[in-house]
Amino acid sequence: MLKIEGLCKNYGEATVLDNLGLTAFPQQVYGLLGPNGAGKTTTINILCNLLERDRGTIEFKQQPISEKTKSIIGIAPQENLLYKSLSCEENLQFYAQLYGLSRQQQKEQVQWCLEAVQLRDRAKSVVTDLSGGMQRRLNIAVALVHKPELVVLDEPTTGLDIETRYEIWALINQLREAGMTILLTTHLLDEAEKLCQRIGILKKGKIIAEGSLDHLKETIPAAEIIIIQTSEEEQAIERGKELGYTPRHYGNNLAFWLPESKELKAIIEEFADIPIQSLTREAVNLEHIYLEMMNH
Ligand SMILES: Nc1ncnc2c1ncn2[C@@H]1O[C@H](COP(=O)(O)OP(=O)(O)OP(=O)(O)O)[C@@H](O)[C@H]1O
Repeated sequence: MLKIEGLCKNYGEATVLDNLGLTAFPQQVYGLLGPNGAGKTTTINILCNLLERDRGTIEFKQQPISEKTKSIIGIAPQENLLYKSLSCEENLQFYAQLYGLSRQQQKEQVQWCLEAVQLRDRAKSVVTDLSGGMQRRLNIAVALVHKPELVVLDEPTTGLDIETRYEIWALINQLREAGMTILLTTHLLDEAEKLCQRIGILKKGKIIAEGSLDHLKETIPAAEIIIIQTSEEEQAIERGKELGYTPRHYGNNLAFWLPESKELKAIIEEFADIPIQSLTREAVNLEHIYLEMMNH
């Protein structure tokens, strides 16, 4: 288990981490979500001993994280840490040496990593000859070369096409099934929803909500959400309120939280005298929860 408590970091007058606490469990993917500048990378850098904290404790398997324990953590940062003129194998070999693995372990681990990220057939290809997705997979392989128990992935799929994202998701699930604890940051809420067993929402350096998706869903008291397109928005909001529905705006869309599910026909009748162009219904999802946490 990874446990962070009371983590604080200031840059001069600016508070970047403000008593941050989180708990991630083995064989689970923990998704750290938050807007730009919320403190995700700062948290990761402190966790990986790349940055000093001002206060707070970090424990993994009940041992304090320090320079000495860094071999149990593997990190794949946002920017690939690859040597472009070296091959996949040579990159992995370099990092395996850096971690002080024996010659035999280096050989075994390099092959295991190439297999894990499905780059065995590209072992001899130099990085510049790989696609963006392959480079990202190799970057994750670098984080795995010393067999870490905790893997930290900073925005592992940013900028990748959907099929390559699926490949990375499959790889992350494989690592989880192999028993690793995975902490990842992402701006993609559907990614977090599909991949993470536990989610922490970070706002201004604090975790303001944490738990499984089902647990986070309880923060929105709605059985379902309807999205209405209308030329008479004010009238629709008035009507919704009279009916006990909570109005919200999601982008340009007017939405209502319904305390109980209803037949579509019944909802249409409730708004019958208001010009409605379209009415759709959605289940509560992470996007609704995230927006609620950020804006209210
Ligand atoms: N070396 C530094 N000196 C001063 N301020 C810094 C420094 N590094 C980061 N910050 C500030 O700390 C805050 C948190 O930054 P951080 O990179 O951790 O955010 P983030 O959540 O990872 O954002 P993003 O999603 O954009 O990657 C930001 O306001 C940033 O400007």
